[in-house]
Amino acid sequence: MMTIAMSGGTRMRIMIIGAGSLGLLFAAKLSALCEHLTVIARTKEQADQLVQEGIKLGGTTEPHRTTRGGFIEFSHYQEDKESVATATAPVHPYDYIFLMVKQPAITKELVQYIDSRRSEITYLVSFQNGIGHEADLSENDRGNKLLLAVTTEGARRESPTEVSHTGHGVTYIGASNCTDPDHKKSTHFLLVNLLEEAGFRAEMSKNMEVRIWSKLIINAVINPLTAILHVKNGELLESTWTKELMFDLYREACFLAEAKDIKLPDALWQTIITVCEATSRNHSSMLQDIEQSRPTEIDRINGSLLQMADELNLELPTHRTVYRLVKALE
Ligand SMILES: NC(=O)C1=CN([C@@H]2O[C@H](COP(=O)(O)OP(=O)(O)OC[C@H]3O[C@@H](n4cnc5c(N)ncnc54)[C@H](OP(=O)(O)O)[C@@H]3O)[C@@H](O)[C@H]2O)C=CC1
Ligand SMILES: CC(C)(CO)C(=O)C(=O)O
Repeated sequence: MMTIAMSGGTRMRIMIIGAGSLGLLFAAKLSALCEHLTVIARTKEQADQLVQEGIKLGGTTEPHRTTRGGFIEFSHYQEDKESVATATAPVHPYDYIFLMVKQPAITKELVQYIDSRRSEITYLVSFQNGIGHEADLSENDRGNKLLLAVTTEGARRESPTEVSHTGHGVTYIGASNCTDPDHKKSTHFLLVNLLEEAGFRAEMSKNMEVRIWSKLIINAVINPLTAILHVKNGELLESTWTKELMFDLYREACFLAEAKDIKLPDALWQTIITVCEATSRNHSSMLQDIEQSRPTEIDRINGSLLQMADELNLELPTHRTVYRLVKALE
């Protein structure tokens, strides 16, 4: 039987793991609309600061600071194997857990932690760019409760408590496994409504493979070039040299997709240009990582494409070059 993933009335209980760019943006926008919203930062210091100051949201969105119009709680991740092992499922279960950390942060310990915070009604929604993480997350996924989200929103964390909304996009959500019967019955329309009420464009998608591949290619084209050249997304369009590099990356990725029988949308190249325009002031997440000396997601973006190409004995020379350059920068 289909269970409507709601714990009370039309208000939802949501946990956001990761108080970075995307986590703070979604938390700031959802805080007044949820019955309960828990934000998990990596450190106690950041969680304490968020308790004191709330989240300050700026950028292309009407500026505001979170209030307790809804109920927002800040906590932090504890990599304490004992407490994870003994943790009991929350008395008031979460309807959704949004996983908003970078790919390299999805460790075995974090997966265990997530598991200890879920109940049988809780859906895990994974927002990562790239591919590969869904395999780690679905290992413990009892009952097809893993959803994948693909978003073209742009966000940048300015300080532990401040975030800028740097570009409006669309968020597609769909089951990682299309045998999920709930998904077919559109269980998640309330989630989509909630996101829309919060000011995001959101849609359920029955074809996440194409969405994921499309976003993978968008990121494989935009992210390494912005990181290598230290430019904002929009600046890539200002030079024919960068546009040619973008097109080479795009063409090679399409060649691989075709070899794998993935039917990409005809307008994907135009979409890449549109994303650059819509997020023109954005520092891509890979550029932000390089600027802050953090590991990037290159392994799960261009690295994944190269791995698949190797398996098929295909060459993706431009991807190989940008992969090496980003690794060198890391
Ligand atoms: N930013 C953007 O515009 C977009 C991002 N994405 C994707 O969304 C995902 C998140 O990106 P983004 O928000 O930019 O990344 P950020 O690096 O800004 O944020 C990730 C956050 O996760 C935190 N974190 C790491 N490990 C843990 C943990 N164990 N428990 C709790 N929190 C943890 C980090 O903490 P700390 O800072 O303390 O290390 C950081 O605050 C990525 O996969 C990215 O590709 C997709 C579309 C757009
Ligand atoms: C869409 C884009 C390129 C927005 O910056 C992004 O997903 C990212 O930065 O990782």
